[in-house]
Amino acid sequence: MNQAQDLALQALLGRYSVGPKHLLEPGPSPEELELMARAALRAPDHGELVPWRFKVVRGAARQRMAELFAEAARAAGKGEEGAQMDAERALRPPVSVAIVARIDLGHPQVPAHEQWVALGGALAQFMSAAHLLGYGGKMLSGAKVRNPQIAAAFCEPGETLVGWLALGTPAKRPEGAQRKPGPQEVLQLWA
Ligand SMILES: Cc1cc2nc3c(=O)[nH]c(=O)nc-3n(C[C@H](O)[C@H](O)[C@H](O)COP(=O)(O)O)c2cc1C
Repeated sequence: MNQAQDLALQALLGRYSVGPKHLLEPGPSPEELELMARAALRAPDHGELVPWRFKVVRGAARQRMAELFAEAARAAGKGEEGAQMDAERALRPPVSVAIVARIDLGHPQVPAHEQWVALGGALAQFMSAAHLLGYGGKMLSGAKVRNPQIAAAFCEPGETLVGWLALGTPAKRPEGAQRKPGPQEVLQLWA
């Protein structure tokens, strides 16, 4: 392995999710988001269906998303304190990216599960590119993805709102609890 390969690999192995309370300004710029989208488009994707859209929420749009989150919290029976906490979830990250799936259930060659895999791959590539650019992020969902007003605000008919990727400059070194299995456990020799 040459030095450039080693550096790239070590950087990739150091990606951990960074929650919104540890994300500061600035978030990725429009040019950086475009680079991240290019990385997402390099994910494997049977039939090149690109069964996803990523919708960037930045600037004043965060306030509109906060209002939607607060309304959804009230509709779910949360009190005013709960509504304000949910609104905060929209306002805290410098940039949020809504992840929208557009799965073609009737596709003759590419079953739905392969399209979901393509979306997951795209999301991972997008997040890895953010990490390599020096940003932290965490994918979040929750019951509000199923709130009809929120879903309609992000999705066309037939699409599914997966959640939001919170993005910003990490206030702490990205690191995570070692809860996942080691490589020997997931990489098995088949005979
Ligand atoms: C589609 C999706 C939705 C998720 N939703 C949540 C969530 O609502 N709350 C949460 O704490 N983690 C959620 N996670 C998990 C975190 O984003 C993160 O991957 C997990 O905490 C593991 O951390 P790591 O990425 O550092 O390994 C979600 C992950 C995915 C892929």
